Amino acid sequence: MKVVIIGASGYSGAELASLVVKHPQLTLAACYVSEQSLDKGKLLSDLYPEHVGLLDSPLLPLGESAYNDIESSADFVCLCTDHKVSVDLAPRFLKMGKKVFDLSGGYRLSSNEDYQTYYGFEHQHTELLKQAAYGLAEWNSDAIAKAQLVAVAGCYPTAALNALKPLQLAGLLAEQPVIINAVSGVTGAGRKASVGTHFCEVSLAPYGLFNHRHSPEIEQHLGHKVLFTPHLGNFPRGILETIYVQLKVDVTPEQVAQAYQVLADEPLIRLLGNKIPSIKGVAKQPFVDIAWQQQGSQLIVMAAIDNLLKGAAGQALQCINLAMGLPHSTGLKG
Ligand SMILES: NC(=O)C1=CN([C@@H]2O[C@H](COP(=O)(O)OP(=O)(O)OC[C@H]3O[C@@H](n4cnc5c(N)ncnc54)[C@H](OP(=O)(O)O)[C@@H]3O)[C@@H](O)[C@H]2O)C=CC1
Ligand SMILES: CC(=O)N[C@@H](CCC(=O)OP(=O)(O)O)C(=O)O
Repeated sequence: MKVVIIGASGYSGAELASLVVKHPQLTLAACYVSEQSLDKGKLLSDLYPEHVGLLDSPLLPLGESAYNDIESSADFVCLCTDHKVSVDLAPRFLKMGKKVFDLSGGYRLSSNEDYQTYYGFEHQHTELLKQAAYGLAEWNSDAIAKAQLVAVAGCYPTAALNALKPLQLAGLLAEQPVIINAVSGVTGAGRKASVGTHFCEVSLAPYGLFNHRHSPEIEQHLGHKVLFTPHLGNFPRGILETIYVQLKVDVTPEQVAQAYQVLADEPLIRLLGNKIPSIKGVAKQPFVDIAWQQQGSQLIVMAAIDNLLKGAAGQALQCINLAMGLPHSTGLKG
């Protein structure tokens, strides 16, 4: 199958391109940037020298003629673009009959009101919100396999939902909101330069208090209230979440362990037992690492992912695998 990547010069797009070229059943048909991009005409390997010899394809401008080329050459279109750009681009490719994998948050929520509140724009294609399958691969594989539009899950939500859905499914969560403290590396903010993500400026600080767009995403797909606080840390890639859960009265450690068995056979989830998840353990790896410790009715769950792999490009490839009827981990593991 032939894959086109829009936004290929960005961090998640380049990561996805490197996965696609190594995948046994995919071909990278073309890589695009915006029509005005300063990078158009450059090779992807000019921007990412670690991929010299692997990603020597040129970055093409997404102008009118590009749409004809994409119509005739692509099976899958991956949007590695900003939310609003993805919202605008997806319908055009869907009309061509392409299967679209959107790595942005443009189609993850069901309510237009949430787009206004958390994304700051009025959604122009609300009819597609119902059609989009939420791309949280371990939990929605049938819908992902069938849908024409897959809204690949957000980075922080991927870690939080895999950590919490087993407990919710088993009915173990008490009524209180779950508290999620998360730290992300700087690639989470994308490649474009800004003072807030400048190497000399970043230390460790919270942001997005009470109003980060991943709060409604986690709540919608968990079915439980959360208090989510992201932090930006001074390392390149990876997300670590420490999650404080109040369990229902008398929930035993055996019940908690039993609840997590739902993930035990998933090839891209590692249940660590007594070990502590870390950024080091997941950076450049396709996995979600999960562990927990319990004291009475208090449970602390820890989850770690690489934001560019399981949090973006890795999970997008996992969704493509599902669409092709392949095992989840094809092209991702060993
Ligand atoms: N970074 C991460 O950890 C994660 C990112 N995501 C999501 O993935 C998407 C991409 O993120 P990320 O890779 O970090 O972003 P980057 O800012 O690193 O890259 C954005 C890419 O989009 C291109 N682009 C911008 N405008 C247009 C346009 N109008 N048409 C075509 N291409 C365009 C940019 O190139 P140019 O401007 O030169 O045209 C660049 O290639 C975002 O929606 C983000 O929320 C999801 C999970 C994790
Ligand atoms: C460190 C940092 O800035 N992270 C980004 C989240 C990463 C991302 O791009 O978000 P999606 O997964 O929703 O696409 C943020 O907080 O906005």
